[in-house]
Amino acid sequence: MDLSPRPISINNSNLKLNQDHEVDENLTDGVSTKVIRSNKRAFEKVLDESRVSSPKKVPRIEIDDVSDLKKYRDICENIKRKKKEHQQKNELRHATFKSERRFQRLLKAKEDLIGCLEQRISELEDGSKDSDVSTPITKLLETIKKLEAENEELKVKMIDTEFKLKRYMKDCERFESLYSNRTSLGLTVFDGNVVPSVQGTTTDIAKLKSIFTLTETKLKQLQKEKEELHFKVSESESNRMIEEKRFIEDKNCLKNEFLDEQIKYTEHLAQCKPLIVVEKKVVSQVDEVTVKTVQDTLNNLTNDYHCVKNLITQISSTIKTETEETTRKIQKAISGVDTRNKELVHRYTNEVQLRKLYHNQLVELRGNIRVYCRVRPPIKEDEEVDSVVSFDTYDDGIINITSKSKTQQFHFDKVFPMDASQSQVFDEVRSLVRSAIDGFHVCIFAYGQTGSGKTYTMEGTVSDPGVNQRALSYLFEEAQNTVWQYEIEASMLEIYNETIRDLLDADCEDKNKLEIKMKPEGGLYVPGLIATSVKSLDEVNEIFETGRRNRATAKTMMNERSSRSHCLLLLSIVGVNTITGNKTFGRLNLVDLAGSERTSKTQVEGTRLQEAKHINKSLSCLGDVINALKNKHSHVPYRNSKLTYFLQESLDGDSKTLMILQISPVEKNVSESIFTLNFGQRGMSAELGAATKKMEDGKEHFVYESEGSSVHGPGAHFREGKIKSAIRCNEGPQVKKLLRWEVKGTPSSARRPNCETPKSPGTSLTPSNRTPNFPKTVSVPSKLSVRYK
Ligand SMILES: Nc1ncnc2c1ncn2[C@@H]1O[C@H](COP(=O)(O)OP(=O)(O)OP(=O)(O)O)[C@@H](O)[C@H]1O
Repeated sequence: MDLSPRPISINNSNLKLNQDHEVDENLTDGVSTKVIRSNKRAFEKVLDESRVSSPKKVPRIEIDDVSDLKKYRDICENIKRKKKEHQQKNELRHATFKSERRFQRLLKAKEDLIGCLEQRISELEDGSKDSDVSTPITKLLETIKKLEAENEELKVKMIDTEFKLKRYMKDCERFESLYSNRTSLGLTVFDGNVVPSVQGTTTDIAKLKSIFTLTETKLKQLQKEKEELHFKVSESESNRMIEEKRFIEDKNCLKNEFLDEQIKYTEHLAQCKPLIVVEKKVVSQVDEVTVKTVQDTLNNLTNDYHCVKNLITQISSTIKTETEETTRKIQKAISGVDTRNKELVHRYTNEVQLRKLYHNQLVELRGNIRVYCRVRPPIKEDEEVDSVVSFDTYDDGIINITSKSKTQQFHFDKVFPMDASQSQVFDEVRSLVRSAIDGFHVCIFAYGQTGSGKTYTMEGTVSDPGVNQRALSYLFEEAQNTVWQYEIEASMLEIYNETIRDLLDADCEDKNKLEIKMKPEGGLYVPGLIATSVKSLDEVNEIFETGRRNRATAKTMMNERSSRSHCLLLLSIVGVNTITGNKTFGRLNLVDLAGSERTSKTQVEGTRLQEAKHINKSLSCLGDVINALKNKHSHVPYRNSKLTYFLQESLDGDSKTLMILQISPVEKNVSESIFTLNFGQRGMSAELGAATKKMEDGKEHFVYESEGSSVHGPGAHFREGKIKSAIRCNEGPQVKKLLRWEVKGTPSSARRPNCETPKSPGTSLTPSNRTPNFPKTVSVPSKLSVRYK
């Protein structure tokens, strides 16, 4: 059984080493008592175990505190040292042995070499003494010398080694004796300390050694880092020193420069000072003079300023007075001119009115066609807004139209500017409607280019009706008269592509069968045309609605809803005087002609082109009729178209005829507008003869010629059978109205030699003139209507 104590484990973490890789004694105080106690316990356990096996050999060792541990550690150190020394002794022994062997080898080599040399020398001495061999011999001798020197060195070394060897041998012997003592006890007492056996401590030593090695390595690293840091610190320190040195140098340099500059400045100042004193003196002297001069100038200027200011005040007051005076004079002059102007305008207006009255009288006497002109405002189809027409401020019968920088002036009975309202237009038409009530034949037709506003003027819109509806409203208003009772019948037809269509007839198939016929006793009529008796405005509106629905219209380039036919609203007004029994037979024909159009401009084709051709042809026939009337031709070509044939009665002199010219205000339609205006101008100069009033009293048949529509009134302007002539004054002393009468039965048309028909006496399409074979009224199921048969 092995009685040697077992190794004692010591917690490595509690062992502290100083920089010299030795156990720091001071630090052992840091070892915890717990570790000491555990170490002690382990040590005691080993000793107890040894005692159990051989109780007499094992001495008792007490480790009670840190000092015991220190002792133990010292013992370990000693053992470690001795072991190292033992190892060194062995190494030395080994090295000595190796040196000895080498020495032996060298000795042998030397002896061999010497033998070889001696052999060679003898050979040389025996053989030829050739000079060639002297060099190798010399070399050999040198080598020998070297070898001898080496030999000497080796001898010295050998002696040294032998000496060392002897010393080591002695040490070895001593160690061996010590070692043998230790092994016999199981512990070694070394230098008075008890040391556990070498075998037990070897492991500890190895561990300690590895710790030392690690620590050493770490320390080396730390040392290295420290050195590096030292180096860096020293480097930066040296840099800093260099910089500081440089800075101090710069600072000194600048300081020197500054001092130099200061010296220079002081010197310069010293030089300038007397000069400045002199300058100051001069300036103070000059200043005094200048200030005085400036002061004087300023005073002068102030005086001048005051003078000028006074002058200006005087001048401005003078100017003000003068201006006031002049303004007063100008105002006086202007007011004088204004008064004169007003007077002139007044006179001129009176003259214009007078001229108009005379013109009206003349128109009445001559039976001229009255011509109004209305300019519609620009519409979206015009694609432009600039107007080429202008008006006269004081004369409402003048219109100017400019084409290609040339302005033409036209005179008409009345010109309506673009902003004229429907009611303003009707105000000028009212007198003619009145004439129709009084028993005259009246025809109003609108003429003009397509899209120029004919339908707008005649029909108008629902919210703003035109001449047609306003005329009928007016008729109904007048029909309220207590003395006269009126019966009104209405027919509506259109001339479409030279065919007559009844617009009040719902049966479309019959439309083409209508024809204009001449009565044997004279006068025209349309057999089969529905005549509806109207008693209220609602019935009239119904008629208009039916007519509008049945009328042919279409969209063209010029008009969103272009009339493709001539539309005629025929009204017969029979008035009966409830006191005298006298009867009047008036007629009112309201015609909305289709518009003339340039097919190249409207770009119509197919049906629209056919319509346009018929429209243009019939309008051209109307132009021919107007020309013939104007030029008093013996033949007037009424029968060339249905339109002129139908309008014959209105144009042959027994009617009051009003032509409303419609024009567009824009440049692109200027040629058509001028054409329309020229047409109207020709129409104005056509003399038709005075219109006659159609009335009967049962005994005598009087026909009166009107003297200006404005003076009409029921029963106010005829004297039954007795009046030959009379002059009445109306609208001022200058205006004298002429009354004329004709004997019973004298046909108005008989006065006109240039009429185509009628040949026999009689009047036109009026109920009063109906002969026994003339159509009678028949009841129409839906309405109170008549159909001429
Ligand atoms: N005085 C006016 N004020 C406002 N709009 C107007 C006036 N006159 C005409 N117009 C407008 O101009 C357009 C063309 O007018 P309208 O249909 O009456 O022309 P027209 O001469 O009857 O044309 P067409 O011969 O092709 O039937 C319509 O849209 C109508 O409302």
